[in-house]
Amino acid sequence: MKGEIKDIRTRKLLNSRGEETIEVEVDLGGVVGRFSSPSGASVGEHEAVALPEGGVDKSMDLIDNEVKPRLLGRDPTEQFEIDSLLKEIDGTENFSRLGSNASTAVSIATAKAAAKNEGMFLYEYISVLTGSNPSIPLPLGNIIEGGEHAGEGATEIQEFLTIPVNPPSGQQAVFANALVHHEVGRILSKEIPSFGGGKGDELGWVAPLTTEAALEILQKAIGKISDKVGFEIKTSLDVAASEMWDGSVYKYRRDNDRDTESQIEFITQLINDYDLYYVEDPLDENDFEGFSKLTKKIGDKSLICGDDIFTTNKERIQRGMEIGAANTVLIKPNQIGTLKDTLKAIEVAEKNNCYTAVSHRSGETTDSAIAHIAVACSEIIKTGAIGGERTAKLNELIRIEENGNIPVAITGD
Ligand SMILES: C=C(OP(=O)(O)O)C(=O)O
Ligand SMILES: [Mg+2]
Repeated sequence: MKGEIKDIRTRKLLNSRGEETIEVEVDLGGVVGRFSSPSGASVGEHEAVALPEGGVDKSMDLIDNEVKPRLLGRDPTEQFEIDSLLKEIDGTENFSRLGSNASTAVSIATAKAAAKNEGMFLYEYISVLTGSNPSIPLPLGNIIEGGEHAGEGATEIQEFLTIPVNPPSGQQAVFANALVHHEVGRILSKEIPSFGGGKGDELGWVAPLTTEAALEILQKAIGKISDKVGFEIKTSLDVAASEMWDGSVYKYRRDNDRDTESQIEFITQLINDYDLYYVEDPLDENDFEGFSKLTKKIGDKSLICGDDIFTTNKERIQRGMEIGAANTVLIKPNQIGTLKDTLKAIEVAEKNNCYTAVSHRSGETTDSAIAHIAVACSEIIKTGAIGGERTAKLNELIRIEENGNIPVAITGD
């Protein structure tokens, strides 16, 4: 049935860190699509600007006065035209006037309204837009958390994650990560006298551990849980190295500083010693060459993923692909500001034989749209292991899997 945008409403609400964020509703006259945007803490230098000067109030004001008058009466299935119009209304290179959280919310709320109006699930609607085959992405779960997502006493590396390999289903993979989370909590309580059960922004455990000690604990936990669930689980990292880079060296509080060469050596060593499945942002966001050197050295032994280096930007991804800077690309819709540009970023990565991982932000909302984007066109979903705003996506993945009888995205190791 042909729809028409009849109203656009905005509101200010809380994200999981207790900060303000924006929610947008696109109303087709009773059929409503709604999206609320997340926010990052370790924000890439090249990301779109999430909030304009004046914050959420300013974004709401601009949507009411500039976006809404231009979108009323439009056919919501004109997703790409609407997304281009949002860019035109913003008028900047990086959504610094509207705020990419506002543009992303309008964009995804429009897609949700259109999908509903067509009687489709969002993942089905996006699959039609992209011509892709849905699959259930492997979940990357944050188990131990540090860096910018926790206090000074935490691990230096931002995220110690697990990912099930060859799980029989997405549902069993999601539960496996949660079991590892529980097991790591038990180990930390037993082995670290000062551990008080604290968690970081993404609900990974926060503990005063060296990188190696955190990995040892993860290894112990995945050994036990793999035996229990009957499939392999591997460890992974998000180094978020831009947060450590001071312009000449990577600064480690619990260890010596490392220059680029020794950082590459260090990461290679960790990959070999702990059989890491996936390493995100091992180097600074501007070091395309370092990324390329590491990716070539590692080959297809591990997934080397770029987050801050690419910022879901198709030009930066293309530049990286030309020199083999990564074999996996992280995708965060509000880094770029529209669904169209998010899907373009995925397209560039996939054309270059890279995997993509659709990701939450550290300050999340309970919206589950990223589960649909990941099912429509990605192989991995990175959205925590536990916690309400994280399980909103993981549980949606389970519902989608049940509805669609969809195969798991990555098989083999
Ligand atoms: C999810 C991440 O953190 P943030 O949302 O703080 O950028 C990340 O770095 O991958
Ligand atoms: Mg990251």
